Amino acid sequence: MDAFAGAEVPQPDPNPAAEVKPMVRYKGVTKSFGDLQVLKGIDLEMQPGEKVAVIGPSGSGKTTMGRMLMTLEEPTEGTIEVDGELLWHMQEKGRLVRANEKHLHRMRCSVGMVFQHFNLFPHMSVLRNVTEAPRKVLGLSKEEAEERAVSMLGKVGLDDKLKMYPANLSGGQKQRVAIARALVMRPKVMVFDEVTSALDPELVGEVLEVIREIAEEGDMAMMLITHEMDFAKEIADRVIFGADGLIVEQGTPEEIFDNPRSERLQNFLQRFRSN
Ligand SMILES: Nc1ncnc2c1ncn2[C@@H]1O[C@H](COP(=O)(O)OP(=O)(O)OP(=O)(O)O)[C@@H](O)[C@H]1O
Repeated sequence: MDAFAGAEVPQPDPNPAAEVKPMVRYKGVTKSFGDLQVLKGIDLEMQPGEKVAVIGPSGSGKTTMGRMLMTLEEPTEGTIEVDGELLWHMQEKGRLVRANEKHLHRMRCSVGMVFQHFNLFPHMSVLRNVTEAPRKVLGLSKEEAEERAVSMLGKVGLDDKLKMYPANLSGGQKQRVAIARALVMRPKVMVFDEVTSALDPELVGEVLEVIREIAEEGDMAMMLITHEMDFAKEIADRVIFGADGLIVEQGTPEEIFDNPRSERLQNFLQRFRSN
């Protein structure tokens, strides 16, 4: 049963102008898979344009957080908002109820996600991989979709590979197609989930460079789930350290990497540096 059916609708802020509206807001979010409680009450806000890196031990629920934002996993409790709109819930007759498919579908378009494994369509050319969603989901014409796609593929340095198929691309090139495919939908928020983990070391740099350029453009909120600590330090405005289903510590990259306060984070960074 939906834990939210019948819950009170949160009251609007009496003075909304006083508050900058966050682009993303997790409120009291928990997630269980059977008996395993992976997230135990996450409260997190991301401001418009903010770059947030999420670090933490394997199995601490980082991917699950991103997948919930992408509407791929449903929170067990709590709410998530994107740009002021509830993601997994909607209001019906003054009550919060689980969102219907139409609402989820609309909200899904505001979030883009790039995964560790590229998940490209193997039977489609690079161009078709990138035009498919704008055509099918946004209903753009072939010409409009191709115009957007070619521009995005140019941005990730692949405008000379439009007619190629994924099997003939390197891992770094495949991942750049996956990034273009997410960006072409013009999401409000992007989630990058361990996007370099499956790459040969010599291909990591080209993908990080593309993400760096997107980050420098500034206007899109980005969640970077990563084990690339140097990259997190360079790109992120804020770093979140999660462990055992909770946000244990958060702060600027300098605070987190140079002056970790909690013993959990100190141990995590020490283990990381000695590997
Ligand atoms: N669909 C699922 N069904 C059951 N258990 C799941 C499911 N998805 C994730 N889990 C479990 O939830 C826990 C958290 O997984 P998650 O992938 O979110 O962690 P993570 O911090 O991203 O780990 P890593 O750094 O290794 O990618 C793990 O124990 C995982 O096995």
